[in-house]
Amino acid sequence: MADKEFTFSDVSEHATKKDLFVVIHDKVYNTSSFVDEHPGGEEVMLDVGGQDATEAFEDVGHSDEAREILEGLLVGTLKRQQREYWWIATDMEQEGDPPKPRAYAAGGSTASSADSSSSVALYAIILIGGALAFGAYKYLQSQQESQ
Ligand code: HEM
Repeated sequence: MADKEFTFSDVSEHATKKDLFVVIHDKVYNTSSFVDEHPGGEEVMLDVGGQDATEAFEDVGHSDEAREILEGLLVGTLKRQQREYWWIATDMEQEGDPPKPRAYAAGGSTASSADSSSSVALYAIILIGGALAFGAYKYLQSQQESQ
């Protein structure tokens, strides 16, 4: 069952104490059985229920033991939507997708790096188009002069 794929909107449907999913590093965990035993209290777990808890989890500096418990709660992986452009493939935010913190968004194509690459591509197109138009204008001018 741990290879099941969930979208963010699937995960957000599990946000109650008895049915509590969280996303940590793009993996989906069912924490319902653990929420009562959590040494940090149930409140903090409920706060991140149905959401991406990566930052909250990492900020605390949880032990290896905590990470082992986490692995036992794994139910699947997060499925992010990808949209392909002809010049770039980029991760798209999904409905109900909280903004991805930079710390763990790095390494792939983050929204901001995708944005800057696509604007570079746009500038290149404008420049090449301008150069071609200028070349054509100059060519026509020289044709007229030689007549
Ligand atoms: C399913 C996810 C989580 C698991 C398995 C987990 C597990 C644990 C464990 C085993 C501890 C004891 C200390 C340690 O071993 O590091 C702990 C402590 C703690 N956890 Fe979590 N935790 C989870 C999520 C969270 C989240 C989302 C928060 C949000 C802020 C959080 C906040 C804390 C805090 C503040 C402590 C310290 C409690 C203290 O020392 O008094 N935990 N957690």
